[in-house]
Amino acid sequence: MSGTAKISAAPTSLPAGAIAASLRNACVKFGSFTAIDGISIDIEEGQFYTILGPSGCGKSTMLRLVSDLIPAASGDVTIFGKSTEEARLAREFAFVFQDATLLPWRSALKNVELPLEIGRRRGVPIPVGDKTPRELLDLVGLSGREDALPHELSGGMRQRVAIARALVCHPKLLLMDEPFGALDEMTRDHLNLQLLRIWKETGVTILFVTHSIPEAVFLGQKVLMLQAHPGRLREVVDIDLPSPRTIEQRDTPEFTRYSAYLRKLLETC
Ligand SMILES: Nc1ncnc2c1ncn2[C@@H]1O[C@H](COP(=O)(O)OP(=O)(O)OP(=O)(O)O)[C@@H](O)[C@H]1O
Repeated sequence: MSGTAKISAAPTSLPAGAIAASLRNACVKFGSFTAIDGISIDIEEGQFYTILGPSGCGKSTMLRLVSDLIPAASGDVTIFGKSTEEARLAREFAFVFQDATLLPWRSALKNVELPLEIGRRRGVPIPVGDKTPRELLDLVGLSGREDALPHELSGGMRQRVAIARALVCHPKLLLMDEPFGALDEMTRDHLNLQLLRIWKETGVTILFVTHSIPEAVFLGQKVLMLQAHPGRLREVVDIDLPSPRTIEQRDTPEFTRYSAYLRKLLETC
């Protein structure tokens, strides 16, 4: 498990176009404070990455950098070979936050349709995909609840609407910042399984921030461990567990070994 670090690894053996996001010595500063200090990594297309690290190490900042919400002070970030701004305008990626941020007066379906409406109003071309908003609600297990208002849905259901909304413009990269952090354990387990199914069905690349080591191991093909003060990429840990993942796998010795390894690593970050 150790020695799998791929920090700054050049994608020599990967076919062209197989890199979803590339960070090259990326730094983020807030005034004189350095939040991220020289992160270099290639995010491979179609993979599920989870991001772990101590509080304040820059996990959210990294996602905000990739999603063009904040600029790099130095270094380079590209998404599918485009600048983050070009990728945002081309709707190459979508963001899911810890809070579902649904419009309370719009039904589940109308919330999912919102990015399409905004795009149409602004004359922005929407990437064409094979799933309609209704089919996306079905994909996240909410068919029959299209007309429900957000307050009529549970927290987990609201997050599923947010995921469907994020997928409506058919992004190739999904950025998720602790999307299930506020949910109870059972709901989180259920949504973890659903998210893995959605990931497989859509082929979307996922970057997923979590505080939970079991969640990071369960979801991730690779875990990015960040360290704090300043925020740096400490190690990339490949998670080589059988697919499809099942809740029962959490009781296996391999799963426990990965969790223990990450816990030890986290203690030194
Ligand atoms: N807008 C901002 N202005 C100033 N400092 C900021 C800003 N946003 C983040 N920071 C600082 O940057 C550092 C990284 O913050 P970030 O939110 O990325 O950490 P995190 O790893 O996601 O934390 P947590 O696990 O607690 O959510 C922190 O020290 C934080 O205080």
